[in-house]
Amino acid sequence: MSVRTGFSSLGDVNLIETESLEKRYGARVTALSDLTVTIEPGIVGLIGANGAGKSTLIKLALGLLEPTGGTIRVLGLDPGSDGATIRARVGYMPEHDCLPPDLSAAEFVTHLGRVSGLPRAAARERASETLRHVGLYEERYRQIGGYSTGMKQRVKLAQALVHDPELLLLDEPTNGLDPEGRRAMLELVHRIGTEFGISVVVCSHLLGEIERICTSLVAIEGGRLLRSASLSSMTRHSDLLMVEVDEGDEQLASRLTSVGLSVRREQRLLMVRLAGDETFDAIRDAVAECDLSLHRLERHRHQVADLFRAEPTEVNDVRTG
Ligand SMILES: Nc1ncnc2c1ncn2[C@@H]1O[C@H](COP(=O)(O)OP(=O)(O)OP(=O)(O)O)[C@@H](O)[C@H]1O
Repeated sequence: MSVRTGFSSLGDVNLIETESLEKRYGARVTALSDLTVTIEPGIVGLIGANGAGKSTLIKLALGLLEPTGGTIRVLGLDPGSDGATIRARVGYMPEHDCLPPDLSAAEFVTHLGRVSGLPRAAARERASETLRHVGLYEERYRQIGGYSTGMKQRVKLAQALVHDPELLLLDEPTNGLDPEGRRAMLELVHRIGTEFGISVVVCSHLLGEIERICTSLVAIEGGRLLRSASLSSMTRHSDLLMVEVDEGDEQLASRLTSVGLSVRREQRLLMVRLAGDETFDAIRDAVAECDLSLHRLERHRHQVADLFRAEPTEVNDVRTG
């Protein structure tokens, strides 16, 4: 596997770009609707509940399905006319099992290397190499039928990697795994992205699980784009200050409200809208005037999960009780 630095091998080319993309199945099911999104190189989490349209988007990207409206480009190419080129440059790990139980992992991955156009010896060599990367080197001559779910997921990942792709499309790679298996699989995906500089689009319905390994997230809901942003922009400071006092938080909230600040209570915390540096002074003054002891006064950071809620929580309502 060639080692690349960062995610630079693609230059300025976007991984996936869609414009008003639509996919209907028959007259009744609209899996994707008016989806416009640009996915840049990196480790990208494609988040959405079951049925949100993630697998459909991946299959459109691979040219396995055709859009019923709009456009999609993958690595700058059109899957409709350049599907074969895209599939040569992209590795795909499908959601469901598709593994022949009677073959060994080495035979299976070598075979797919051959299908991708590698000569026999090179395919064998690359199969061993990728199986080593996914942690199956010792077990590679055993029949896949006897593998655990976690091992089968790793074979699926190895076959996606065998032709040294620039982009990996992983559809729910943690499916069927226990918590430890999920953690190990995500760590492996992260390592492939960072050590080999391969861009990854990884589908999941579990935001909490995937956000740790991603550089950006794209959320879809009911076939429409909910949100798309880099992790760093999502976790930046919000315009709220978190204030915690030992006791007397009600008294403090009233005081802050009376001097014109917007205050909301969240359990033991007062969330105060930051209007400028003077907000810090106003809080310190109010704490001193109420003769309270201040435990915490700091900028609130967005939690990724908060930003994926359809409606961000507004703090205009002043509730002190
Ligand atoms: N071949 C098909 N024929 C008809 N409807 C389909 C077909 N494939 C998917 N759908 C429907 O399209 C919608 C989106 O499905 P899709 O598989 O893309 O979602 P997903 O986000 O990948 O969910 P999951 O993780 O459950 O696969 C769902 O309502 C699904 O039932």
